[in-house]
Amino acid sequence: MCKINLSRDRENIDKIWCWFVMTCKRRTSNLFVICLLMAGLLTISDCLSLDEVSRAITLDSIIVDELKRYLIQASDLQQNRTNAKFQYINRYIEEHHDIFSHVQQSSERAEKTAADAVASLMLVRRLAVDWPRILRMNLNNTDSTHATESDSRWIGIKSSVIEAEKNLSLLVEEQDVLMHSDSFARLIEMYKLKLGEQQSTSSSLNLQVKDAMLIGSAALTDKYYGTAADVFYTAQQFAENSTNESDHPSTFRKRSLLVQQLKHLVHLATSLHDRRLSMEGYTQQNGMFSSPFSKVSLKAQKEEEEPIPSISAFKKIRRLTSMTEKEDVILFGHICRGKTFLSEAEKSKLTCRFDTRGSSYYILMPALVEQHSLDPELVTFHRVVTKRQIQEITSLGIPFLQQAAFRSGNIKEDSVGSFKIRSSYTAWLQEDTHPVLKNLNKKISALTGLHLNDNKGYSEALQLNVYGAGGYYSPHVDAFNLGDEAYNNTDDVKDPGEIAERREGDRIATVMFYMNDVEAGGYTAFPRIGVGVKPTEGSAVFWTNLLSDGSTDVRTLHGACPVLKGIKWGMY
Ligand SMILES: O=C(O)CCC(=O)C(=O)O
Ligand SMILES: [Fe+2]
Repeated sequence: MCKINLSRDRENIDKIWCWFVMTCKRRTSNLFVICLLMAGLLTISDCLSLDEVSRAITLDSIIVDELKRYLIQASDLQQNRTNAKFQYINRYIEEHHDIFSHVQQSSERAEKTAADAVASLMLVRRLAVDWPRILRMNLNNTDSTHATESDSRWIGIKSSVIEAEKNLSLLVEEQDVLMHSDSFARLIEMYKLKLGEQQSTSSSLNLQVKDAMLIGSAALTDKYYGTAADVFYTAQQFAENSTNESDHPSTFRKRSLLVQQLKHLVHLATSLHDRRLSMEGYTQQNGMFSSPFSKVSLKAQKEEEEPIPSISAFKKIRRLTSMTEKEDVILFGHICRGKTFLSEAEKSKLTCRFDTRGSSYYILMPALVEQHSLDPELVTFHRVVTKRQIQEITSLGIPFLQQAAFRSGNIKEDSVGSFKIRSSYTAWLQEDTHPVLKNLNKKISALTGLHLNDNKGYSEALQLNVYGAGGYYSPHVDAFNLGDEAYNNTDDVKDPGEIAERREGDRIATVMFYMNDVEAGGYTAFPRIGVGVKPTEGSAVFWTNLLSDGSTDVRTLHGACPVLKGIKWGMY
């Protein structure tokens, strides 16, 4: 066997737990954020692409430079240095350095930020919440003697930033914050991240209480009530610890108010949790703890080991012709967290060996083929794309990356609907646009025995797919169901192009290349087969979506586990 060491990855996840630890800091009261979280029912749309992250960092750096310039110019307003507004500006500047100072190369900043869920959330929160708040401040109201002169300086700073925003054609909005908070809540939920239990390492970024408020409210919106209670409670503890009576009275008042608000939120989340538990019973799904908080404390419940279905229970589930969505989701979660559901007998039949795949192409250099499942067949071809090919393909695709769409029959979701199902960026690459793509298709044909040609419609064009931290794809099948009314009933459609488009994405088989190693998370998980495939640079995973009678093989249900740390580059 080519050993895929799941336990090693488990360790990786543990390390990331430490990394995620929240040491929420002082200076956190933010009424605006609270309003925002109360509006948490707002629908969520787009997330930032790599290119947008890069422009957002540029904008943030410009804002920081302008603010520094302002503080120097306004140094005559010395007494204002202790003013809460000036402190807020100083904190904005400091936080920029906290986030970016460990990345030396500015060219690497966008990737490093997109690969880090904390940094991405902070970046969008800064641009969509903190900066507009600074803009609304009347910085001179404590110093009327300098008001006019300093006003004009401040207006100059504002207009430089607005100009920069225009040049960068970038608008980071509250919706982006909600989207990133939502991804973060899913990460906590999926990987059972234990917030606030360990001290953060010196290299980690510390989430602030205001970030925790955003994440907690996203968890509430997604009905991850246990997670929401946990996040709010952790934030409450940090806020309490950073409130003391020696503070300036107004600061003390604000912090005490914040603690009260967090207590209300904890109460709200725990009540919703207990109510749902009494109505639906314990399902292991969606941020639920097994006992009501009114009886067993959050701390005690977090210390309990999560029950994992036994392999025999899993096999029983699998034998049923259709697993319920709930079972799929529960198993998907377990597999994302590194569990497999194969018995020793099943494992012993799986091989990892060099194979020509019956093709002359591979006679001299057979492919290394690892089996994950025999029926349905699920295999990984190792080392099938070289570093150079990967570089060529990614640089071809990057300029065309767009938010991924989601299609099912005649339902084509817009970006708002798609986001909850799939959050990644894709670019289509036609094989005749570059020899590297043609070669890759030849390789796929040799490995799979399938005929590929996107010009003749034998196959789809290749699709480059990029997930940042938090990016995922919920469980789905890659073939449409032949009995699906929405798919078959095309009477209402006049345009033959629309019929073809409706059927786009209906795949006989799937070959998916992993273009890099992902730091943590990002497995492709198959809840009905009981295994997850770990992305490894240069390998490709392959399975067939149809049974011999042409119907969809629902056992191939699969999804992309959220990326916990890093960026996942894939292609299919
Ligand atoms: O990225 C992955 O691991 C899965 C992607 C996938 O299933 C798809 O795009 O259809
Ligand atoms: Fe898929």
